Parts: sequence; C-alpha cells; structure tokens
Amino acid sequence: MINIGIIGGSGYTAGELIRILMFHPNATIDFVYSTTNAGKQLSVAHHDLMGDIEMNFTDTVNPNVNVVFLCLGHGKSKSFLEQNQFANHTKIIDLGNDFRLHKDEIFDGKKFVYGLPELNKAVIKNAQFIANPGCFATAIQLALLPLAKNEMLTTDVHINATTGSTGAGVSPSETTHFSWRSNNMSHYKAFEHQHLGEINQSVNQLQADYTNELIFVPNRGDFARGIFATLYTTIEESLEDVVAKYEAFYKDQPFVTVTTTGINMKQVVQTNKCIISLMKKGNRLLITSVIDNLTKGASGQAIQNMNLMFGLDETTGLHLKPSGF
Ligand SMILES: NC(=O)C1=CN([C@@H]2O[C@H](COP(=O)(O)OP(=O)(O)OC[C@H]3O[C@@H](n4cnc5c(N)ncnc54)[C@H](OP(=O)(O)O)[C@@H]3O)[C@@H](O)[C@H]2O)C=CC1
Ligand SMILES: CC(=O)N[C@@H](CCC(=O)OP(=O)(O)O)C(=O)O
Repeated sequence: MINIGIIGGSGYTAGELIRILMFHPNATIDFVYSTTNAGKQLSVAHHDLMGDIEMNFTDTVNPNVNVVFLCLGHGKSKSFLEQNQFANHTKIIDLGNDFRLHKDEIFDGKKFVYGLPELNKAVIKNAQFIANPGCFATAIQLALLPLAKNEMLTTDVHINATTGSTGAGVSPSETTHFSWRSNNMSHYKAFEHQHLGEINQSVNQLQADYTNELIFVPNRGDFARGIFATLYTTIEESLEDVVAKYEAFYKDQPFVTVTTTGINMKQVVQTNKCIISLMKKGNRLLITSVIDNLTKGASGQAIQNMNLMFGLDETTGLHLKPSGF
C-alpha cells in the first residue's frame, strides 16, 4: 500500500484528495496535517466525509510516508519544505505553483518535474518530485498541445476561460461570497494570469519557434466547480485534419476525449476527465476545453501522477462519476 501524507488539510484540494484516496485500492492515508484543525475530525472541515472516514487532523508530520501532497497557497510549499524534512524515499507532489517553471524547478537539491501526464508521462514515471499544474493551465494546455506538437501554431491564440468559486480556495473573499458570486460574472487578471508562464513553457516545449501571444481573459463564474475554456486561432488545415491530429495526440491518454459536438462542464465535473471540442469557420479554429478545477485541475491529476510514479495504471482510483445535471 502507498502510505500518504496530506499538508494543508482543511483546504479544497486536500478535501478532494481525501475523497478520492479513501477509495483508492492501493493507497492509505497516514496523516492529514492542519495548522487550524489539529485534533478535530476531518468532517469538521469536510462535512461530506461524515460517516465515511474516522480520522482526525494532526499537527504532526510523519516524515517517512511514501508520498506527501502539498496543498498550500502560493509560495507556502517552499517555506513548508524548508521547515520539514522528509525521508529520502518520500515522493513529493506539490499542488501549488512554487516549482512549476523551469527557473524554479530545482529546490534544495530536489528537481521538480511538471506534472501534466499528457505532456510528460515518461518523465513523471521516474520522478520523485512533481509540480502539479494549475487549473486554468491544465484546461488550456490540453486544448493547445496537439497544435504545438504539430507546429501548427502561427498566430496569436485568444483564450477565454471561466472558473467556479472553488478555484480560489476555501478562505472566503468578497468575490467568493455567495451574495456577490450568485447570479454574477466578472473577469479578473486579464492578460496577466499567473498560469500564462507555465502554459507558454509547455507550448514552447513542443513548438520552440512559437513566439506569438497567448491572450487570456479569466472569468469568475456563478458555480462552485468546473472550468469552461474557449480558444480560437488561425489554422489553414481542414477540420478533419485537425481532428485527426488531436485524436492521434490523445490516443493513449485515458482522461482526454476529442469531439466535434457541443460540450458542457457537467460532462466532466466531479471527474478527472477533459473533453475537447473542435469546430472551424473559414480559417478560424475554435477549441473548447472543459475540466473540473479540483479534479483534473488539481487533486485528480495529482493522484494520476502518483499512480504513474508508483507504477500503477494511471486511472487507478480515478473512475469517478460525473455530476450529470
Ligand atoms: N482550488 C483549485 O481549483 C486549485 C488550486 N490549486 C493550488 O493548490 C493549492 C491549494 O489550493 P486550495 O486547496 O484551493 O487552497 P485552500 O486555500 O483551500 O487551502 C490551503 C490550505 O493550506 C493551509 N494553510 C494555509 N496557510 C498555511 C501556512 N502558512 N502553513 C501551512 N498550511 C497553511 C490551510 O489548511 P489548514 O488550516 O488545515 O492548515 C488551508 O486551508 C494552492 O496553491 C492553489 O493555488 C491548483 C489547482 C486548482
Ligand atoms: C481556476 C482558478 O480560480 N484558479 C485560481 C488559483 C488556483 C490555481 O490553479 O492557481 P495556482 O495553482 O497557480 O495558484 C486563480 O485563478 O487565481
């Protein structure tokens, strides 16, 4: 069994890890670390877990676990690892953004691999340290990578993506408050979202000569979970040719489905799936990409990486049912 530690226990991504791992056939949760709820039942912070798991948060770290998931805010993974040493055998999967860019990938002698399986599966299998991608970054990269792989990106890409409120974490804020978020929508960090760095890094990993711009406007949506992303760019090839290239790129990727039909977020919410829809009008290609920000965009993908790192089928424990409606 893979013995697991979770840091940042009261948060959204930690909660999602617990929900999935408690049913994972090869995993056992050794501890869930919390700075605010130590000694209390997990269900104090994750109410839906009442009756499902008898475990308390702890303020003690077991440094000998097989893998530890870091579910902390920006920049806190680095400081946590400075204060807490794990055994040499312990694998680390960081859900934050501290180690995703190449300039940050080496920390304290540890080399972090960017944990997008559909891009880096072979390297992930042999990695000990993983920088798990951001949620928008996952949805947008999965939409773009087949074009980059085939060096088909020649102009700017216009990106619009809307996220649910859980994307911003458990601590309430003005823009996650029900009274503000309900029946509302807004954009934020237009043209400057922090995920553009990791997205550009991955695009250039496949198409080094791409120098145009990824023009991204993120929106806050009136729902809790999910990301709906639309991207368009100029492509000369026929839709049939583009679809064939996407299907070839994702042939051995169990969580990505390519279609030319219309799609919606509820087809993937609560699952580790990404569905990509392609359509063309003239030389303009529209790519739609939907994921659940907390599963494929965070905790599900982190478990997918864990499966690969421990030699398991990457879908182990991730056969999750969609919400449907
Ligand atoms: N939400 C999402 O959709 C996604 C989030 N991410 C990233 O994953 C990380 C976790 O996200 P999320 O779960 O939403 O965040 P949350 O804010 O929901 O949870 C973070 C948790 O970290 C703990 N924490 C906070 N400050 C400290 C500290 N100084 N030292 C130790 N622990 C601390 C708290 O848990 P406790 O009180 O129990 O200690 C807190 O609940 C973030 O970096 C986020 O950007 C990535 C992809 C998607
Ligand atoms: C979708 C969504 O709301 N995202 C949040 C942060 C969560 C995330 O994925 O960002 P990092 O892991 O890079 O912190 C945002 O856009 O600010």
